[in-house]
Amino acid sequence: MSELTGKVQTVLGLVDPDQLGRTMTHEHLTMSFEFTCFPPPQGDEAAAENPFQMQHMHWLRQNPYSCMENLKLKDETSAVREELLVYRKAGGGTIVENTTTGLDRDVKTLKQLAKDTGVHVIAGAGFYEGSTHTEATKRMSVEQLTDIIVSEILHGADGTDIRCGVIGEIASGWPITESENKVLKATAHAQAQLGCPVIIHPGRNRAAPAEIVRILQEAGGDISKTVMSHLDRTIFDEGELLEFAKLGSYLEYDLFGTEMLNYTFNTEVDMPSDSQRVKILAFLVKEGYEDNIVIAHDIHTKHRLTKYGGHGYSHILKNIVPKMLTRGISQHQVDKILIDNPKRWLTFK
Ligand SMILES: CC(=O)NCCS(=O)(=O)O
Repeated sequence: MSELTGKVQTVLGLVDPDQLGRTMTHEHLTMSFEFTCFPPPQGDEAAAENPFQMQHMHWLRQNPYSCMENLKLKDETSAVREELLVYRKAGGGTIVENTTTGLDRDVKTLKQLAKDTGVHVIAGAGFYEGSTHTEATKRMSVEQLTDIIVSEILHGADGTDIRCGVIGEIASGWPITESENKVLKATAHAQAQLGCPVIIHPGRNRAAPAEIVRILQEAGGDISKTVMSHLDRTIFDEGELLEFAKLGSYLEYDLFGTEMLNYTFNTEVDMPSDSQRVKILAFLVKEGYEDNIVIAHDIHTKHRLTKYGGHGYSHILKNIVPKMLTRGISQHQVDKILIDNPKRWLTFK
């Protein structure tokens, strides 16, 4: 038993789990994704230079990672503040902010946003994908990495006293690098010490989620308190999805609002539409996994903010929930997905 047991840790302190309400389990409110910038398709250089004019918005939705300006969500704090007020009005209570070391985490801004808007914000501890690990991080032992993660939860992140309430998103590519493997083991060790929630960003390969579960489990992690993110771009075959679901993690569909033909990170992938995502949720519910599903938008670029004609943080509450209700998912099951499952996951053991 610790002071964390039975509580959820937000950037403003510990709260009773019943206070969370509807929760998006995978969002970003401030971050930088500049290191992922891809060159624009040949001949499209001009569109990438004038991204936020109306005539370029369709191009931007199709090529979000080919415009440097679009990758600086950290410059949009005022717009994000407005969006959070709308989210609250739409019935939203909590946002899990998944920005970890490597994505320019800014816990002071998270705290201010939580104060200004009344939305509970939960910050993420740990490290993003290996390509963002510094040389110093790569040299660290599993024990040193564990100490950092534990300290971000018990004492505060990035030299502040603002504490994280979840480990993740812990990201790896494919294949998993040595440094990413150490971070995953450290995640499991920290989780075993603290009884805390973990959230994982798997590499863009259908074998990645199960391989990560194996690494975490062998290192003593608690899979029943772990969310596997981004399943919408990772596992497509229903049989494979059910095999993965049996491993017992939370199953996260978190790219709601993202519709694009060419997914730059893996051009083999056909990114599903929102209707297809709802269909997969209904399938998982029918198969008995209503206690394991969590959902979100994973907003991480500017063009998805309503300021720029995007869907914003309230899209699920305003548009996806009504669609779920017409596709065989009951209000009780929606409440499990948006309230009960996140609450159970986020509560410290
Ligand atoms: C912030 C982040 O990791 N975004 C990438 C999401 S995706 O599912 O790998 O496209």
